[in-house]
Amino acid sequence: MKTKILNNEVSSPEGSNQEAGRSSGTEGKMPPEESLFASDKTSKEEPFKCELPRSSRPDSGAGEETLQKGPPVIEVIDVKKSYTLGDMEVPILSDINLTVREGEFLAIMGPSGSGKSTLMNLIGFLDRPTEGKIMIKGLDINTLSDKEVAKLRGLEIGFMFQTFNLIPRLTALENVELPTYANTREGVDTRKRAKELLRMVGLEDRMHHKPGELSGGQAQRVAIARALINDPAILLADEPTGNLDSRTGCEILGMFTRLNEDGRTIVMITHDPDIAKYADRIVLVKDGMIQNNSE
Ligand SMILES: Nc1ncnc2c1ncn2[C@@H]1O[C@H](COP(=O)(O)OP(=O)(O)OP(=O)(O)O)[C@@H](O)[C@H]1O
Repeated sequence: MKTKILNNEVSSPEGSNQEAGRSSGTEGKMPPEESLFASDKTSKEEPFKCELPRSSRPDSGAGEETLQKGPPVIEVIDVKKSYTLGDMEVPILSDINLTVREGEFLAIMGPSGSGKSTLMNLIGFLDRPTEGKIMIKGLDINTLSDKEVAKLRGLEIGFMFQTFNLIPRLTALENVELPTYANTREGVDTRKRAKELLRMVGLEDRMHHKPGELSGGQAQRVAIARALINDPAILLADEPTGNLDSRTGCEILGMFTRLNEDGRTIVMITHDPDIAKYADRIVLVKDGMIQNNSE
């Protein structure tokens, strides 16, 4: 995965830059608001609709013909997951097979309690399958030591959560740097990269603020910067727009599509079909099983 931080790698709408109080230092370097947020032109009476430009997505959720698929980066093979409650084994996921290819943007949808977060946690090594195996970039985590798994997770996987999961007593900058305390890439000036990432998400003048002093949209942008600090190949996002208003959710989605266009593999859980349609592929989880596996 290339390490690439450009002023215009992602952009945020003017409204949120004002919200963030972005200084004039970056003005003119971001692409114009209209290029990503044409729907901002809608009148106040009309409900907000997220409409990213056609160039951001090949074809609303149906662009597989035009998608240049790379090698598999995530392979979930015959996975089962159950929890033990007292004497009872409660099955949560069964017969899960899923391949996600390099550069793919996959949305996971499904009813509440169907097992979406459980699947995401397994892919991100936050939990272990009861049966089956998970491979990341061709490496079977069952064959790796705990230390190797932690390194693979720390360097290759960035996480985002619906509730942001920022540490309240740390500043935005410290939150972004946090994953590097455990794992970092050699030769990277992490402080510099954290500042660049915060500038990239339009928060350069909020870097010394604590999460309690940020809006939801700003907090989620800090979470994006934190997820990218080690330049991971894979971004996992569990309902990243779930706690945001639709306009701010659209802004975060715009960032995702730009990151995906730069080659990053994205797996995102969402309840919102309007958000999911920007993915290359939608996987539906129901009763712990994938309903529509097209890979
Ligand atoms: N640690 C656990 N112990 C026991 N059961 C669990 C545990 N974690 C999750 N579950 C159960 O697994 C099922 C799936 O949960 P999961 O969070 O994966 O669903 P989800 O599809 O992400 O739901 P939502 O859309 O509401 O977030 C639920 O019935 C939940 O109660």
